[in-house]
Amino acid sequence: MSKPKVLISDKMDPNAAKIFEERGCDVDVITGETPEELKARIADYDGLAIRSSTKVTAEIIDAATNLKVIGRAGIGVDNVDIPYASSKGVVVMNTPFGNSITTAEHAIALMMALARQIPEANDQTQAGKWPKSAFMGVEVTGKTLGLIGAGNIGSIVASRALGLRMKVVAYDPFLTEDRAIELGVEKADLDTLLSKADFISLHTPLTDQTRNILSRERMEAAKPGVRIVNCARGGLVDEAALKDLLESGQVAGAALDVFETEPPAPDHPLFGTKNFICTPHLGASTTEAQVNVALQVAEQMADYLVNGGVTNALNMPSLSAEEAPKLRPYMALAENLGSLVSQLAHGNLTQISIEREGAAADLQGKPITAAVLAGFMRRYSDSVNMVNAPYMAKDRGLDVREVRHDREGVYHTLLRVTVATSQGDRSVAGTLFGNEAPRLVEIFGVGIEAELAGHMLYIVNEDAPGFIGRIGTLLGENGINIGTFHLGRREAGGEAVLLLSVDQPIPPEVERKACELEGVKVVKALSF
Ligand SMILES: NC(=O)C1=CN([C@@H]2O[C@H](COP(=O)(O)OP(=O)(O)OC[C@H]3O[C@@H](n4cnc5c(N)ncnc54)[C@H](O)[C@@H]3O)[C@@H](O)[C@H]2O)C=CC1
Ligand SMILES: O=C(O)CCC(=O)C(=O)O
Repeated sequence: MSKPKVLISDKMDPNAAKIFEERGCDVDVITGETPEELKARIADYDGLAIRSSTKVTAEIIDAATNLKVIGRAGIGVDNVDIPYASSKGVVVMNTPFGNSITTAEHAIALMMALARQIPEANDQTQAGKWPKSAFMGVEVTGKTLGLIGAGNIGSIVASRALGLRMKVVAYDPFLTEDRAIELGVEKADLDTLLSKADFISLHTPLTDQTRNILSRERMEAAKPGVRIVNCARGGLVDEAALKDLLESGQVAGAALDVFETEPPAPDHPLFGTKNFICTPHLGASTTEAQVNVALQVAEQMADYLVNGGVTNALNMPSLSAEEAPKLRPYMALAENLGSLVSQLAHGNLTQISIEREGAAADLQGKPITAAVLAGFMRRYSDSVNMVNAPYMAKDRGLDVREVRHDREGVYHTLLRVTVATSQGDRSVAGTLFGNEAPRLVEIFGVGIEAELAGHMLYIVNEDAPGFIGRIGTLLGENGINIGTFHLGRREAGGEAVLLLSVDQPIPPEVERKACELEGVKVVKALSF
């Protein structure tokens, strides 16, 4: 098997390339390309490792015909079209913790720089002046820091600010009272925060809810003389309003590490505004953080490409490298059961239920469900896989139910997939032999043991002597070789099920002739 190929398209610590190679991937480092150049190259790669410069648009993803994973060495993934990547079955991963401390430290550094006007004082001192009286700062001790967003980075900022003897008020709709107590912060609504904070630091992603969270009105309603730090994302603060409010003195200082458009135009209105300082998106730029995120992203991506392990994916359930080999035979079984039920059941299928019993009940359900859906949705699309199947199922309005049974039945482990049809529920079930070989054990209430693979023929007929000879003759006359032969029946003389594996696809003509054989009720050519 050829090695997976990875492209590193943004400047990244060299450890990333080393890790990819050590973990069995071929890697190219080609940075600074235009979108057109990247588009022309990307079809060669299974993995794309990026920071924030590469914009992974729908157009790039369309050109990336082999792409399986996009890895962001960092936190924010607003430079990746995740819904589109998901629809194309591409996993998107980030490294949610590798640069948090560094970014929190940058926020604190900017807060201190604002409090003591360090950049401006430095400029003037180095220009040969000694303007001691021009730079009267403020202490942070005893002041209130208002955090908008108290996730990974916000929490670290809180701990550092408490160390500086500040009071911390946090606004975050997902912050619980217990967590606020644990962090030592006061949980508040946004209006309260605005009324109390001497400094405000933003630590949310940019979403429809957070865009312009510091709007003109909110900054006007803030405590007069507030100082604002944004090390999260451009677009959280209204930049035009910020300029006006810095000029009026309502905002006593502002420090931006991030801008609505990056890089900002050289004549950005905030440049040169009194008490405004900025850095060029340096929040994550320390040696330590860059080594962390580069190592992490390379490890995560290589793990996925080589072993199927999934860590920190934004569009797929996590799967550790230890779990992946254990789950792999289940996923094969799950995908085949999903495919079987969708090939056999008729009509508009709007509900599917996936039951896990015995050993399977102790496993993670999400990857198994995703694999069932991938098999099931193949009736609608060839490009479906475990990543996009749940999204496609949702788009089609499929009602997906997961059931976990504590009981253990005849089999030590069992997966059952049931679809609701206009004739009632139709269900298929399978197990693993020796914990690794997937086997079908039941079709629509009839016990039958078979491996689901390649081309197969499913027949329901009356259980009567002579039928096996007739079907064997028909296939033989049409040059179709039978590989394996599996029989099951409800009761002697009742309905029997025959499942054959054959060495070539069954032509529609042969399927039709099989239908005409005496005693036959259903014939369906299958493929896996
Ligand atoms: N400047 C830089 O170089 C860097 C910037 N960042 C950015 O920092 C931001 C925060 O990162 P993390 O703390 O790791 O993310 P996180 O996901 O751990 O925390 C974000 C917090 O924002 C909260 N939140 C979401 N919507 C909110 C709303 N409407 N109002 C208030 N709070 C809301 C969430 O509940 C969550 O607790 C991200 O946008 C990330 O991209 C991260 C690293 C480096
Ligand atoms: O990679 C970088 O320098 C930017 C980091 C960042 O913004 C993030 O991780 O969200």
